[in-house]
Amino acid sequence: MSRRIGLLGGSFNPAHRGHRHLTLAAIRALELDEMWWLVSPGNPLKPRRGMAPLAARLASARAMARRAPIRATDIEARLRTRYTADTLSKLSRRYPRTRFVWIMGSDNLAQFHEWQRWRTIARTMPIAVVARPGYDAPALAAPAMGWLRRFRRPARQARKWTEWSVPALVLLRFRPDPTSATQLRAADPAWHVRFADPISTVDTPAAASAAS
Ligand SMILES: Nc1ncnc2c1ncn2[C@@H]1O[C@H](COP(=O)(O)OP(=O)(O)OP(=O)(O)O)[C@@H](O)[C@H]1O
Ligand SMILES: O=C(O)c1ccc[n+]([C@@H]2O[C@H](COP(=O)([O-])O)[C@@H](O)[C@H]2O)c1
Repeated sequence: MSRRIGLLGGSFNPAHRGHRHLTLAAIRALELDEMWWLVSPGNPLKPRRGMAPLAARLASARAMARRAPIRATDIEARLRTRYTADTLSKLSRRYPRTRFVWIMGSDNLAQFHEWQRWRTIARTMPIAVVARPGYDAPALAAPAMGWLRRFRRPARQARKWTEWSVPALVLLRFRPDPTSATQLRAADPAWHVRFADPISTVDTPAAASAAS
């Protein structure tokens, strides 16, 4: 049987318990084998200023993912992709026997029409949007919903996502978690210093050989 993997792309600047909560709930609702956290080399729509180094963000994601079926990875840096459409196309080709579903919070749905080739993303794999406090109304009114709405599937059928033809969109609502990385950075702007050891945090082959 094919593996069922959820993909949660993010800046993880830093990773927080909101990511973990939504992931564990989505794993249950979508009957996933695993969730992969794609720690972005740099969100094309976010300024570089204030973005901690990838190694620190990846290390924070690995720490937050501990003892859960979550794989935090810098695969986008290794694939040399930054736009989600490119990442999903490369992953689908690299893992032809794996079924993927793209996961994002409702704040991202509100901006989705600004993403490069966003309709292509929706044609590549099903999309599950997780409700996020404060963003649900803007997300439902999002420009991308004008097109995506017709492909909406009921949440009670979420576990059947591998049977859906794409595009397919499901809106999931779990126990709301108001945690955000913005709020955590405001409380602790130097958070990344705790994750600054490059030997223990980066495990790309190049970094591993440089460290040995
Ligand atoms: N509390 C949450 N509830 C639902 N979805 C969330 C939550 N926190 C993050 N997400 C989703 O997880 C993914 C990665 O989020 P990201 O790493 O940007 O964290 P963030 O808290 O949104 O960061 P920032 O405040 O810096 O924008 C996005 O799809 C985002 O919508
Ligand atoms: O491909 C795009 O044009 C695009 C534009 C904005 C965001 N994304 C992706 O959206 C995911 C969530 O990003 P973020 O910064 O909100 O955590 C992450 O995987 C980004 O690479 C992708």
